[in-house]
Amino acid sequence: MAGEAPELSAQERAGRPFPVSWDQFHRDCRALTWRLNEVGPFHAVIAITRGGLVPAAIVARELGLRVIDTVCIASYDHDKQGELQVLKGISDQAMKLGGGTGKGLLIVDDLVDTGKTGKLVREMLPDAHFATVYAKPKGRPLVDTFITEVSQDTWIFFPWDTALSYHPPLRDGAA
Ligand SMILES: O=P(O)(O)OC[C@H]1O[C@H](OP(=O)(O)OP(=O)(O)O)[C@H](O)[C@@H]1O
Ligand code: HPA
Ligand SMILES: [Mg+2]
Repeated sequence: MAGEAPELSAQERAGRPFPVSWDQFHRDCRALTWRLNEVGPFHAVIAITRGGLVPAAIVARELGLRVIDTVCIASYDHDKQGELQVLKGISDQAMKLGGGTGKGLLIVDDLVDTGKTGKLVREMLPDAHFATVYAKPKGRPLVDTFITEVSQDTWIFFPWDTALSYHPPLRDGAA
């Protein structure tokens, strides 16, 4: 409609870019594991796909955990958040390991932003421990352990979503 401001995507609202390299991500996951090692032991890891798969693999390797389950949730279409859809729930076997409430289970995701995804998984496993590598202020209260907080107006670019490319020198007008 004329005069109406165009709807901004989450990435456009979060104008500040925060690119993360594979090296940095691996280091941050290891730092997360150091903290989690003080809290465990855990029976199993529950990765929130897809972003939680990479940190879950690193954390599981460091903590010696071999049981890894997934909860598959879709919400962002690239950078626009829509309705949350649970495409696959937690397996009966993992549920049993957590005594039905998630006690002794470790939920892992790459980040919390608005907290909507984390809130949904917490409702499924209220007694589980929820860990993310990065946290924005809105989602932070939902997380038990995280490594780096970034501002709400920051957009984190993960290494699996990006590629190295040419960047013009500053004096040629690069931002
Ligand atoms: O706190 P929220 O505002 O809910 O956002 C955080 C979630 O958004 C991203 O996942 P996304 O839905 O983009 O799916 P993906 O992990 O498959 O990339 C991210 O991996 C978190 O799971
Ligand atoms: O900052 C972010 N980066 C990547 N994916 C995301 N999904 C929600 N917030 C983000
Ligand atoms: Mg995700």
